[in-house]
Amino acid sequence: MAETADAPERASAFVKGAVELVRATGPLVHCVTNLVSMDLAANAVLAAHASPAMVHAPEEASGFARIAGCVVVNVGTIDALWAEGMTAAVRAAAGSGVPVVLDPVGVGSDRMLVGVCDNGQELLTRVTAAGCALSAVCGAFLAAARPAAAADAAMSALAALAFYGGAADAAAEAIKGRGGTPGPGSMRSELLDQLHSASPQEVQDRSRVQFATIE
Ligand SMILES: Nc1ncnc2c1ncn2[C@@H]1O[C@H](COP(=O)(O)OP(=O)(O)O)[C@@H](O)[C@H]1O
Ligand SMILES: Cc1ncsc1CCOP(=O)(O)O
Repeated sequence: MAETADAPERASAFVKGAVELVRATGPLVHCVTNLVSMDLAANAVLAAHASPAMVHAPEEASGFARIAGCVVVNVGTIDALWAEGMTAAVRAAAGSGVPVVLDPVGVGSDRMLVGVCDNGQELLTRVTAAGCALSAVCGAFLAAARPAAAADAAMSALAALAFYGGAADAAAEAIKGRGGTPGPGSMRSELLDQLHSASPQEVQDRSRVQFATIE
C-alpha cells in the first residue's frame, strides 16, 4: 500500500471549494445528537451557513433522513428511544443514498481519516460538545459535496476539520487581538462568530492541511 501526500496548496484549494459549496447550497443536516451538544451543534451548523434539524423521535427521524443532505448520529447520551430514532434515521438514509456521519463519543476516530490537519485549539477540549459540533459541521460538508466514494468523503471531512479548526485558530487570535485571554466561554462564542464570518479565501489561507491518498 503506497501512500502519497497531495501538495498543501492543492489541499487548501480543495478546502476553499468545499466551504464555497456549503455556502452556496446551505444543506439540511439531520442531527440525532446528544442532549449536551444539541445547542452548540445546531449553532455551529447555522454559523457554517447550513441548516440543522435536531430530530430524534422515531416517528419523525426516517422522514427527515430521506430529505436531508446528511444524517449525523452521535451516541453521547443514548437511551432506548434515541437508539430507535437513530436506527430509523440511518436505515432511511442508507435507503435513500444519504451519507451518514457517526460520532461515537469517547472513541477516537481521527485515525479513520486519510490526511493531516494542523488547525485547531487545545482549549476546545474545555468546551463541552466542541467535538460533537465538529461532527455536525462535517455533516454539512458531506451534505454539500455528496461524495460518492469513501476517499472523497474523507476529503470532505478533512475540509470540515480545516474549516472548524481554522475558525478556532482565528477565534483565539481575535480574542487576543482585543487584549483578552481566550477561555472556554469566549472561545465558544468567538468560534461561532468565526465559523460564520470566515470567507472561503480566508479559510483557505488559514488552513494547514494535507490530504493523503492511499493506493
Ligand atoms: N491538542 C489539540 N490541538 C488542537 N486542537 C484540538 C486539540 N485537542 C482538541 N482540539 C480540537 O477541539 C475539538 C474538541 O476536542 P475534544 O473535546 O477532544 O473532542 P471530542 O469531543 O471529540 O472528545 C476537536 O475536535 C479539535 O478540533
Ligand atoms: C458531557 C457529555 N456527556 C455525555 S455526552 C457529553 C458531551 C460530549 O461531547 P464532547 O466530548 O464534545 O465534550
